Amino acid sequence: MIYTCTLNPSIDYVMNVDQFQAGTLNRSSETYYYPGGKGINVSRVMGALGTQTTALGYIGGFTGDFIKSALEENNISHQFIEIEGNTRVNVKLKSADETEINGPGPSITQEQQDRLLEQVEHMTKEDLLVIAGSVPSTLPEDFYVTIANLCEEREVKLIADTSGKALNQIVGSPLFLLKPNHHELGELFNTTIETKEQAATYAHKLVHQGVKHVIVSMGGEGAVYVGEKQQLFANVPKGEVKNSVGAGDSVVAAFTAKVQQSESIEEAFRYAVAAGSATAFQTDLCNKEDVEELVPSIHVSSVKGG
Ligand SMILES: Nc1ncnc2c1ncn2[C@@H]1O[C@H](COP(=O)(O)OP(=O)(O)OP(=O)(O)O)[C@@H](O)[C@H]1O
Ligand SMILES: O=P(O)(O)OC[C@@]1(O)O[C@H](CO)[C@@H](O)[C@@H]1O
Repeated sequence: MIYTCTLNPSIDYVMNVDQFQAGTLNRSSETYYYPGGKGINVSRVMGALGTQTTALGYIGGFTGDFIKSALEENNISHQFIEIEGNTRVNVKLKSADETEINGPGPSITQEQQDRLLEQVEHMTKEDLLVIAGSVPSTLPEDFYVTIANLCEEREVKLIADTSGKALNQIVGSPLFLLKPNHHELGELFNTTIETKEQAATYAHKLVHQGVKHVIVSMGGEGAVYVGEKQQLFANVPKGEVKNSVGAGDSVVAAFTAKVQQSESIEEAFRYAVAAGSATAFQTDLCNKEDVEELVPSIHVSSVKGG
């Protein structure tokens, strides 16, 4: 089974505002509500691509009920742990720029922490776990490391998509896939990454530290894949970016789905980049037809570095 774990899910409240101005009343022309949080996005995209997952994490209140029913409507199974507070609402403001305001999320008790770790303890080497998103402040800062240690003991394949301290801490654990964007990769090594060769060089260091597959997304500039045997670069297709929220999660979901279906790394990488762009080009996450339409416009070549 493929599990995704979202410690701090959200309803993503997308507001389109023409010419947003801070400090005054703005009126939104269009609004949308989506079930969000990085792991949940991975589950939704995998579902759209025909791969079943079970979503794990903490959920609560009327906002949590919205997320559960949205997943159920799409036949995505979940084993969330119910908590007292309301799952957060994250505001995604679309104007000339994209502005995001993410809430802190509700508190999680010690007993709820233990229950999630027990779920991981029941996983086996046939399972794959995607841990994605921020760690809420009421959980220990190194909660992902605790999960990673349990996965290592049980030989569960682990994928991480996080940033900041949580990303720093998880590096060093054996990971199946890590997908930093080039800013996050730069922060990890205290440097700035501007070119695909630099991205490949630093991704290579992660492979040396025990990550099997590294994808560095560089927004509209393309993406780099580095593994034990290959270093690849993919362009991204041209198009109007409508909502890039979840684009990175779509890359993780599509690559994982394709590798699980024993596609070649090159094809899985091409498909992953197509999924990222298909999401960026629409208000919600991508669907299968949109992804497949973009695949032929993505060219994969080898890249130096490392
Ligand atoms: N301007 C763009 N044109 C085409 N595709 C894009 C563009 N920006 C992003 N994408 C697609 O989205 C993927 C992920 O983008 P990005 O590098 O911004 O990751 P990210 O920062 O993790 O994303 P996010 O946090 O917004 O989900 C890219 O690999 C690409 O496929
Ligand atoms: O606050 P976090 O956990 O870092 O990120 C949460 C979030 O911004 O990430 C997803 C997009 O990747 C959104 O669905 C969600 O609102």
